[in-house]
Amino acid sequence: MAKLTVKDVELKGKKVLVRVDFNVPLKDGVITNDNRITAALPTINYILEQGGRAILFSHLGRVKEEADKAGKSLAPVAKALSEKLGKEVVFTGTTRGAELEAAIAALKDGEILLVENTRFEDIDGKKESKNDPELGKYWASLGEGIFVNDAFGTAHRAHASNVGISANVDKAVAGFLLENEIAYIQEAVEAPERPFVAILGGSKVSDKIGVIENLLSKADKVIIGGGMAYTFLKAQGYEIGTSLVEDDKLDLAKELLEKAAGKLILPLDHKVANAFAGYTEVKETADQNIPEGFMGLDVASKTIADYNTQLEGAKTVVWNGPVGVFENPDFQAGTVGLMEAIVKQPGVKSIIGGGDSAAAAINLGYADKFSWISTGGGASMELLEGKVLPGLASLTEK
Ligand SMILES: Nc1ncnc2c1ncn2[C@@H]1O[C@H](COP(=O)(O)OP(=O)(O)O)[C@@H](O)[C@H]1O
Ligand SMILES: O=C(OP(=O)(O)O)[C@H](O)COP(=O)(O)O
Repeated sequence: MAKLTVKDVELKGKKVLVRVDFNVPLKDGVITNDNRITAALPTINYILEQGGRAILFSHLGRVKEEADKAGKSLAPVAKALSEKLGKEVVFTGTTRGAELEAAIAALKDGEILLVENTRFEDIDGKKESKNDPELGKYWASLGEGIFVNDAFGTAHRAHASNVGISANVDKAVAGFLLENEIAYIQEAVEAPERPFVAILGGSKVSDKIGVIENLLSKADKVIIGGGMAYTFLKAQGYEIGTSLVEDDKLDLAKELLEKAAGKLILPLDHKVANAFAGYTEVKETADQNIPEGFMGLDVASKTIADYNTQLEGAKTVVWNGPVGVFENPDFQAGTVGLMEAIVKQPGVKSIIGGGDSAAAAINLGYADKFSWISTGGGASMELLEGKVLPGLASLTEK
């Protein structure tokens, strides 16, 4: 890569600022998949072995108001990281101020500190997510001119904790994870072996619906599943009950369906329930329609059979976003069926990315069956679209 990497800078005795993506899935305060922590270890260990004093930044979830902070502290992540590293991870539970600054000043060579969830700064004016200049400058001032960005999963964002810090240091360099992810995914999608199938599911509908237009021009087929599917089905006139939907994206969905000329593949049936949690009835639908009072939480048997047909002979597959609420065993058959349909294709290059998608692949026993499990979902998709990732663009040229 044409950017400086962590190998290009002198770290010994320096306070080194590091952006990682520790946006891990949590259930009742327990980390349900620690892939994003494990994936950052090579860079962290390298910095510590070189005698650097590592100051780590990460976001966790989305925080708009005070109440959203509940359950989004990085405290459990600090504990998990400490266990993996076999050393103390200093954690003050703050994103700025005297206590944090004193803890940083007390760090010795080879020691590590984790700053609290960077998005706690979003409560008062979205300072992190809008890349407030004061915040990037302040966080940069906590170090000594070196910033290591290893947060591939967040590289499609231009936030204070990546782009903002980069703008205020002497050298902003790539960590090993960022470097490896970009190299692998770029190589796979630059001139992909065909048929090339892109798959988009998950629940970040308004966030990710925009990538579909470019995916249609790159891939031979685009499979839409999970929470992403119902906006398209509603746009086609199907009944979607109480399923996840973005009504203000219906026109865009219609436009995309017209442009797609049959390349967009939607579910043929659904597994539905009468509530997201605490449901009393679960059933499969006979077709695309969802009965009143029910929500689609997975795809069902006709769709899974269709996935096997659609993927036959595929040579490159890039997938972000589970096609059902895989965290609940009642709604994981679609995601498992899709994984099976992909990995059985002879010679297929298969990439699955995203915090939850990677968790699905690993937790459901497919870790060794994909060619590449990426820590980034939106980031992988934007790379595939051919977009410049701000987190990468803001690093120092070699
Ligand atoms: N039909 C659905 N309705 C609601 N949520 C869904 C549905 N299908 C999948 N999901 C949810 O989408 C989430 C993952 O979405 P997203 O964050 O976009 O993926 P990733 O983290 O892999 O990028 C999962 O928590 C999953 O439960
Ligand atoms: O989980 C993430 O993205 P992903 O779900 O697309 O993989 C990243 O941590 C970015 O999080 P964001 O989409 O809240 O900015």
